[in-house]
Amino acid sequence: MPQPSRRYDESDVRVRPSRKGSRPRTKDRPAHADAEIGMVVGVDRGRWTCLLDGHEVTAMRARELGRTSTVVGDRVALVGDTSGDPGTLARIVRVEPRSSVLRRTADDTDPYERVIVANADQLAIVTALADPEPRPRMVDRCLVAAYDAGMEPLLVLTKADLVSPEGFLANYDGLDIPHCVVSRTAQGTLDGAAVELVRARLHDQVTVFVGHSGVGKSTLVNALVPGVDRATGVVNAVTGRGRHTSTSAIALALPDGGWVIDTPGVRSFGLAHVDPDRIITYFPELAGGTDDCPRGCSHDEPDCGLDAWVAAGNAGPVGVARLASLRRLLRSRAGEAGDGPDRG
Ligand SMILES: Nc1nc2c(ncn2[C@@H]2O[C@H](COP(=O)(O)OP(=O)(O)OP(=O)(O)O)[C@@H](O)[C@H]2O)c(=O)[nH]1
Ligand SMILES: [Zn+2]
Repeated sequence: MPQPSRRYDESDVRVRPSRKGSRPRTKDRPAHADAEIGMVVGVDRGRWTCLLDGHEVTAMRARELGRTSTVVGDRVALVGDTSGDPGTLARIVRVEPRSSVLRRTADDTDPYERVIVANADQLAIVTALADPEPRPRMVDRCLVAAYDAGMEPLLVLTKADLVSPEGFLANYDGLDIPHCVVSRTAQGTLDGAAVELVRARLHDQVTVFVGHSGVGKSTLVNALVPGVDRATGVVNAVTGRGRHTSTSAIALALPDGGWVIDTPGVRSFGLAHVDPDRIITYFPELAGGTDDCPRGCSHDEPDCGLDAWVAAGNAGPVGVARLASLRRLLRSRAGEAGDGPDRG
């Protein structure tokens, strides 16, 4: 028997449109009517792990995909050996249309944007209430990234056993951002009732988890997904940073339906790809206050109408802080120093 992996190597598939326009051999026709649709659950060194009818298939990208990225969460058309048997390799010949696209840039002025996850519904922004200190500006960046991706945000506040969540939540008073609170018990395990509340939020959803090192993201993911063992780090007392234990995004199935997508490599959200005019629409409590702005207002200039709008209390008790947050994002987006993704 020929080696399956050899049989389906990329070099065997040359879809070269000839000048005369003759059709490629039937088995190589780009339509791939016989392809099966799987979901990308992991990416590692040029190999895509896809879930197909309940089994995992390792695949490579066909050359005809060109520059289209293929990321975790993508639905992809697979051809070739899709048995998933050891040593076999299928080919991804098409990426299906995406319902959402979570992107980031390395920083706010980086022209090169990267798609991190496709087809996710929800962005769980994991923030510790202490150790390390919460960073409201960073959370605001993640909120903008979520809205811009077409995803719902979910604030997950961890380590409530160290500090109660009220102080942090006051930053978002009246904004109606869904949140849950996680804490550790005296026994050293996460509070079971709290974990169940998080689980209820994830049911039948595709949820991307982001968070800075040491916030307890891996600890929580381990509690949510039985049998998984995401490496947990210990916070370094000097730097406040945890160990960087793993790097690529991975989709983990929840037992009752839905997916957790862990993104160990993602520590920040550069927003260079977000149109500055759109950023204000993600601050809905401010977006209504631009009627008195001069035409083409940057919302970061002396005549901006938002100051009066906020001063009149129209944006609620957190208006002043939210306007400051918006302006820091706009400045950072414009390339001015002060609030880069890693400083926010
Ligand atoms: N007090 C307290 N500690 C927690 C809680 N959750 C996690 N921790 C601890 O916080 C530290 C960091 O947890 P991790 O789960 O490794 O954090 P992480 O966000 O995955 O960080 P990386 O592994 O660096 O990506 C570990 O020592 C955990 O035991 C919590 O709710 N309360
Ligand atoms: Zn303005």
